[in-house]
Amino acid sequence: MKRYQICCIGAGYVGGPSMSIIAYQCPHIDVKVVDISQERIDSWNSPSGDLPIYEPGLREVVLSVRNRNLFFSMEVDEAIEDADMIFVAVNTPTKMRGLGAGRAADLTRWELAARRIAAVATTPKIVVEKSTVPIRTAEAIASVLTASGKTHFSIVSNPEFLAEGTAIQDLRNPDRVLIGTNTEDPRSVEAMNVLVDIYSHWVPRERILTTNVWSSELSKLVANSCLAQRVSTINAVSEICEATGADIDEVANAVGLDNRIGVKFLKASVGFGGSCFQKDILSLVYLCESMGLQEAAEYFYWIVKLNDHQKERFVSRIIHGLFHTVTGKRITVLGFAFKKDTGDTRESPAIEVCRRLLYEKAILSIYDPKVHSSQILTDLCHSTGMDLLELNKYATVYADPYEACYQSHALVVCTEWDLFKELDFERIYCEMEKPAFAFDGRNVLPHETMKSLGFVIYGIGKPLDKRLNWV
Ligand SMILES: NC(=O)c1ccc[n+]([C@@H]2O[C@H](COP(=O)([O-])OP(=O)(O)OC[C@H]3O[C@@H](n4cnc5c(N)ncnc54)[C@H](O)[C@@H]3O)[C@@H](O)[C@H]2O)c1
Ligand SMILES: O=c1ccn([C@@H]2O[C@H](COP(=O)(O)OP(=O)(O)O[C@H]3O[C@H](CO)[C@@H](O)[C@H](O)[C@H]3O)[C@@H](O)[C@H]2O)c(=O)[nH]1
Repeated sequence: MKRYQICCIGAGYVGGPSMSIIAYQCPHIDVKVVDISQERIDSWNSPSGDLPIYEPGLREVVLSVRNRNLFFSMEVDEAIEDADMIFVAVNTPTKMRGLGAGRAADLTRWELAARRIAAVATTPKIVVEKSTVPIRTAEAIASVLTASGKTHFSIVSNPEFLAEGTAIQDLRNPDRVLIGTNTEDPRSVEAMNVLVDIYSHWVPRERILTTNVWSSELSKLVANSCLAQRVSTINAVSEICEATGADIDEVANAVGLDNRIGVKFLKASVGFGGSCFQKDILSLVYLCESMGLQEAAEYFYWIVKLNDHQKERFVSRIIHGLFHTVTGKRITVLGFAFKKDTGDTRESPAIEVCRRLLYEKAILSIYDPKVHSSQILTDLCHSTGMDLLELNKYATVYADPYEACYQSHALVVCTEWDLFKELDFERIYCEMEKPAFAFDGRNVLPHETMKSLGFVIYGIGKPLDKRLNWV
């Protein structure tokens, strides 16, 4: 009997891990993940298991199923033709030019993938919308797919809720799986049930939600906006704390212990990053604006504005704290990823912090345990407009945190890596310029111990050390 065939277009942070888990949980299904990037596919197939993304637990899962029922390939057409079900997990970044620039999602890659499916498919397919897309994309895609009239396509929306750093855990034990389709069309409902059956192999049935397709598409944007809104709220409160002497962690705990509010996602920071939050909020803002819902658009837009303000505020604290100038001073940036346990730097607050410090002519020493130095330098070239030769005069990436801290004027924490808590701060203090400053954008350093060693410390939303207050 022919085995059920799944293809996924897009072997990125979503396509790779989510398909690995389907292959792992469903040995009776063959899963082929395809991409147009040779580099990515080679890396997924790397014999040493040096995968293109770092995600705890991912390597073990991939190595256990790769070439058993999980395959990575560049043969997009062949995979489409063989598949019964096609997931589309291509990137949908914010549009950078033209109509809707800076707000709307750029659906170019989605449409190209759909046109490829339409051109190649000769047998009926279930097409699963895995990428995050604006509401009514499924409808637009359906018209691209069905235009040729060659075969039948059933479109199902199945947004992904995994968070980077915990992707494997999230995929194996999701809070919910959301599947939306045109509930008035029996063939779409049939397709939805096929997908429900697949997830039922490891997800309890009550956690698999089925809705109409618009609810599904909109829920994804709203979920990210709600999460980001909590971060912007607590970050706005952190500014109040610094002005009043309240302590942000005490406030977050007292507020979060109310069951209705909850303690999660109330950690004040230098600002949220990642490829999703800002893009998805802006997509929602664009949607609201397009429908003339100005107040709703402004409400959501403020989440992003507050986030920009938080990054700006953090950099200002550093500059003011260091006696109003960082020119020529060596500053150590600890962490470059947008959060711990990932090597992803997309929209990382570290990029903006570094850009601003470089603009002020600081000399940066950067350390991150998982981000490749080439990625850091590429990000900084893009954000500053400097070429590599110029950038190398002002920024160095170190593989060792102690070397990065050597003779530094200030430590600046941008990512909450656990290992930063365990550093030998006595050694670091001895080897730094004095006064030795630490600006903790994640409140992860051992502040009390460091103060006793002589550090002048700034923590987000923490009572302000008078020695930092030069304004
Ligand atoms: N990263 C996350 O944590 C996350 C979580 C949930 C949802 N999402 C959403 O999932 C989607 C994918 O995100 P990602 O982070 O995996 O992106 P990504 O950039 O890591 O991966 C996308 C991949 O698609 C490939 N691709 C683009 N166009 C293609 C085409 N026409 N044919 C074949 N391959 C093509 C790219 O080469 C790339 O490897 C986005 O819509 C995102 O918003 C992301
Ligand atoms: O209390 C908090 C929680 C998060 N963050 C920051 O917020 C950003 C996003 O964090 P997180 O949501 O954990 O990671 P993502 O991988 O961006 O995941 C989000 O975006 C994904 C893509 O859409 C969704 O699938 C996930 O459900 C959603 O959590 C990071 O910079 C975090 O450091 C904080 O500053 N404080």
